[in-house]
Amino acid sequence: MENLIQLVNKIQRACTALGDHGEESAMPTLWDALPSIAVVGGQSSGKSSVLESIVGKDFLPRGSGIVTRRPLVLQLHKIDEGREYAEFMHLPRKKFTDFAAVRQEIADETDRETGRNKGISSVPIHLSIYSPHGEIQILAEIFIHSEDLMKNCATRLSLEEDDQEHGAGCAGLSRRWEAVLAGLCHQTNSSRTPMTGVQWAVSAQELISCIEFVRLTVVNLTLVDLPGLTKVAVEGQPDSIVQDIENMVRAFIEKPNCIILAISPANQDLATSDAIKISREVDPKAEAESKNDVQNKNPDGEFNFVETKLTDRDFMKIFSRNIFGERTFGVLTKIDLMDKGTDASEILEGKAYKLNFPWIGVVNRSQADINKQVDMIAARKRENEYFATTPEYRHLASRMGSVHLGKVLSKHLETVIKSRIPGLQSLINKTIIELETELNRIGKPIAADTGGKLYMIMEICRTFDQIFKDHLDGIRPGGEKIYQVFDNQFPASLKRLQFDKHLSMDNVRKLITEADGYQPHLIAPEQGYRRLIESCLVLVRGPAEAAVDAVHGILKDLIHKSMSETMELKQYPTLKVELGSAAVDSLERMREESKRATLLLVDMEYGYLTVEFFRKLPQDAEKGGNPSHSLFDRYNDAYLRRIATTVLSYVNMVCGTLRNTIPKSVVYCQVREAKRSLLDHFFTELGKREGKQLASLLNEDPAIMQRRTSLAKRLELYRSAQSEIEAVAWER
Ligand SMILES: Nc1nc2c(ncn2[C@@H]2O[C@H](COP(=O)(O)OP(=O)(O)OP(=O)(O)O)[C@@H](O)[C@H]2O)c(=O)[nH]1
Repeated sequence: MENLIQLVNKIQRACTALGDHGEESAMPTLWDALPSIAVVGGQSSGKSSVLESIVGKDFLPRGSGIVTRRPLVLQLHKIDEGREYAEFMHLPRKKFTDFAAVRQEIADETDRETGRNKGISSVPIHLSIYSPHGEIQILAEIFIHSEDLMKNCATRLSLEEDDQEHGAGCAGLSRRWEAVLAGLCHQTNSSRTPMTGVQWAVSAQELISCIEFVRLTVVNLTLVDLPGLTKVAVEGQPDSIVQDIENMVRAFIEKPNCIILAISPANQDLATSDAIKISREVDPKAEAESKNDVQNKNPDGEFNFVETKLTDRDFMKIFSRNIFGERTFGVLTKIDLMDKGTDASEILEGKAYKLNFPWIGVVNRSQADINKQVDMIAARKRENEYFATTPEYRHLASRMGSVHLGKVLSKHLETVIKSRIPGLQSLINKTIIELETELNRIGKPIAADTGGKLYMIMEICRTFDQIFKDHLDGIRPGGEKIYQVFDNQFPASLKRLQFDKHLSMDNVRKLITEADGYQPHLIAPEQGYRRLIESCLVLVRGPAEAAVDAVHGILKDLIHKSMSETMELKQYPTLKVELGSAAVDSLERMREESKRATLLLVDMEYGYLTVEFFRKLPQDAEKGGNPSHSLFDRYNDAYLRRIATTVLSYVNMVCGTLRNTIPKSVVYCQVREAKRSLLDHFFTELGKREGKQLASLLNEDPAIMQRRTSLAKRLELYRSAQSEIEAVAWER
């Protein structure tokens, strides 16, 4: 179990270091899932004193009025070697070995955030105390402070020597104490000769309780000291401060994993205890056996007090009748300051103001003690004596005091942690998956050296290039649009050319006449035919160019698509822009080349005609034509229509060929080339760049860089928590 508590503390510490406190994170945090102990109560009720007693250290600012004005999250950590020191999260790397300086820094840091006018802030101060061999050091102090205790041993021993049973018990305790002492002398190189046997027996009981205390002080709890609840603002404070403090305290203690230490001073009426009232509101349920008493009951049986803010009167009515608090521990301070003739025995015995867990009374150091610098060990001793010797509390002594409080808290913490393990494990597993997914989404970190950077850029480019090819090859959608250009768009635009209209009688006549020049043709209008064919085929240039442009447009779209699908590019906006424009430049070059080649195909068609076609044409004579027609007759409509029909049929034949060859040219010059060498030019340019220029390509958004680092750290924390919790849970 010790392992488990240590583990929880370790994780909490790591959470602190990572700033994983929950408030700003979108994800559920480990911090929220881990138990911590918050100290709540009215102003000057003794919260900080109780916390110091549990911790066994004297380091908190103290005094009258509002002293704690920011939450203090305190984590204790045992280290293997070195000197005891404290560290604040806001001052990393600064080690405080003087605890008076720690106290001063808490006060200063509070002022820094809130100003000196007694304002408050909900921004916590995180303090870690690192303590090597804490047990040994404190044992050494106990050893010195116990001199007078030892002196009483003989007297007390002689009284109890006759008691056989007690004697045996004392002998057992004595052996334990001796073992501890032997270890202590060894560890502290003390020359003191350990006392032996029965000499220690009687004092051992009390010393063992000190050891328990020591043991508790090294149980590394996470403790939160909160500003004291108040009813009125003092001079210089805004009126809202009363509500602000309450809201802040509530935000901490309403978390189901928070164990509440509700501090009430015994020298004030418990009916007005702020601590009990607020704890009651956030932790209304009682343990199973008393739940029925609590649920849906109210003083008059009319409302559900779980959801309603109570008046003081109602609250006390309920409080006096019902037990509450699954996670609230009532602590009564200042018992030593109660008016003469009054005592807290009724409450401490559980007869009045009963809580689910019994009240624990403590006697902390008074202001005068603090001023006199009475140390914690002496204070502890005096507290023990107080309960052991005050007639009203003597019978309760074993259940009172800071040592007992620490013990109860530790035990409760154990139970809470045990019950939380399955929930913790599933939270950790779920968060690991979320973190991994998020990290994958934002991509790898940038390499430090030039080679690494170049490699990284090339890798990203290759990924992009592959995605682009996938689109063309049908692995991803989009490439099929190119075929639609060849199959629909291009043929349709050829059709729209309407050669028949171009070959109207007038136009044919005009072109033939022009081609004949001053000397009309004798047998066949050879030049006229050529002119007519050329005038038709020139029109094909338009659709051919349009096909080239259409495919260019599709390829450009695919580049944009591929860029947005290349996750790695999201990380590097500069690279994305440069890569995109390099790819588009390449496409542009390919378009020019494709246009040249495609138009060449068209031009070649009218540059040299297919002779075969004309040779195969039936001659007029063979067809029964009349070769004796006059020259004038040769320009009549029938003659021209025949020429137009022949030209149309030739042009259609050529268009049929171009319908096949133009797509070949476009694919060859643009699609195939884009697949083959889209980024060749960019790569060549890249090779010439210096380290700085490459780095500028990878100038990642700083917010992403920071997010990756923090996600990676959190992932590391969760992974180590996962394996450690598994190991500890397995041991249970
Ligand atoms: N005699 C005596 N004095 C106590 C006891 N507990 C606390 N005090 C004194 O009461 C004063 C206030 O104690 P703190 O521990 O600072 O109280 P707090 O609730 O933390 O105060 P704020 O943070 O300002 O709300 C100090 O002077 C303590 O010495 C006690 O049990 N007995």
